[in-house]
Amino acid sequence: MSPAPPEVLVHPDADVLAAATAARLLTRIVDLQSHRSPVHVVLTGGTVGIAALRAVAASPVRDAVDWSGVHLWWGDERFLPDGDPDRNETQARDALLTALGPALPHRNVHPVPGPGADVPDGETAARRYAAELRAHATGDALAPRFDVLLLGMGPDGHVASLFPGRPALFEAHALVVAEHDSPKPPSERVSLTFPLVQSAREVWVVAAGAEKAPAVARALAGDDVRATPAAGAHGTDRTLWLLDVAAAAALPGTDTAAPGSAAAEPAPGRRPTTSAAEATWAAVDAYVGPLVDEPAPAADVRRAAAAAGLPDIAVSAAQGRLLDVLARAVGARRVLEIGTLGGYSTWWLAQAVRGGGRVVTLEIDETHAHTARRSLAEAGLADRVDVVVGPALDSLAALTAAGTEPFDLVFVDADKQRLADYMDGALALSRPGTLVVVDNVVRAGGVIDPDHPDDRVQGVRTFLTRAAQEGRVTGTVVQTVGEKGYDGFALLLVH
Ligand SMILES: O=C1O[C@H](COP(=O)(O)O)[C@@H](O)[C@H](O)[C@H]1O
Repeated sequence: MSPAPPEVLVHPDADVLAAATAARLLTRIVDLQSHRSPVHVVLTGGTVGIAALRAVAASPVRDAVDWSGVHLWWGDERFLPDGDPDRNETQARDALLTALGPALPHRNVHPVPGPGADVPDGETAARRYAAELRAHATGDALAPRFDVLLLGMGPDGHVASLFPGRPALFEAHALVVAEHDSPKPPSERVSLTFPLVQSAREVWVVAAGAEKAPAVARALAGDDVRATPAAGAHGTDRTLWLLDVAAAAALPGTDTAAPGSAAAEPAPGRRPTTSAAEATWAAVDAYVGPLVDEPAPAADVRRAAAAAGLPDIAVSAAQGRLLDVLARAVGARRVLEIGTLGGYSTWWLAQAVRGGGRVVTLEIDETHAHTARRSLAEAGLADRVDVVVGPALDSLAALTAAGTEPFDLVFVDADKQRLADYMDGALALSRPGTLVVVDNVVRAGGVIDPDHPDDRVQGVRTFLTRAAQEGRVTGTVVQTVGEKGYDGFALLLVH
């Protein structure tokens, strides 16, 4: 069965994430029960997993579920005696199962056996659990087809009790295994294996907190499962990553680069975030593709940036075409770009400048600058572009001090924290009629939140406030959606 590509949904905080996961789970079960029964759900331990069960218990929608038609399983268990407070089962009972009472028949609950006289070790528990799974499978199957399999994820990227570097990761036959050396206590555990996890219709990975952010990013970047087991978490029909903002913070499109670098630019909501709406936006981008018609040299620049390992955070082809149209509309001969990255937007601007025109592009990262120079040279545009390496504010000051001729168009696509200062720098190098275009100023709507924890959002807010007060410009913000997510451009015309 082929894996379903990951979809990422980000919620404001861990509480909302737990509530939303509960709502989603209840809705899924109710939907499924409208056309078949039983429904098989695999529960997870862990912070968000248990909080979500508490939220299920608190939801009035729980009474819309026919719990007699729901079977509950566990993705992993700490191999501890029945009733031990550290067992995932005990925590699930406290959070939800007890509250459901007789509505959920005892026979529908399938805990992993704990140690006892007849279960001396994890291997025995694993064998017993495998037998229980088989007993509820249909036909020749070895286990039920799980409708929803929930997984928490540890900061090390473990899911269920599949830990980095451990042999259980490579189990190709057994559906359930024992783990004797878990790096997270207790060391004795029992876990479903990847072949079974990956046979589930829907796999939902739930994670909250900044300590999970690096592992989330690695998993979604397709890291080796030996290093980040969560990279192997996927279902056949759907793979959902349900995150809070902190856990999503290191996803592509988030800010890790130094000031003045285009690599600092993210757009929250960019791939691999694909809600249904975003999938439509991307499809529309593809549909209008023939109109945009990304020229072959532009595609070469884009590919060269990817091959050099640069982050996929340049403008889209449709946005590149917008820069092209704007540059031609204002008859730009001289263009200033703040944030070169691999030279993709630079290509669109450079091919648009009128005869004898120039693009001066500022980039803090020498490696990015090198890639951009090489690509632009291969595109035959080297003679029109100056790639200036250094912190953008220093470069802007140097250009101003040198009495540089004003620019006709300025495109700002660098670290958002300094946008207001970049605007000031751009205005010092402008003339009446100069158009200043600033990318990524909506940030998936985050810009409306005065208390947003992301300093890039705060940088955009400071910039927009200052732009509104700046007497030298008239401007607006154009909200955009598309393959790059939900964001927007500020357009400022210098008086
Ligand atoms: O030990 C476990 O940890 C993970 C993640 O837990 P969290 O508290 O960091 O969210 C959990 O998914 C797993 O079921 C559990 O046994």
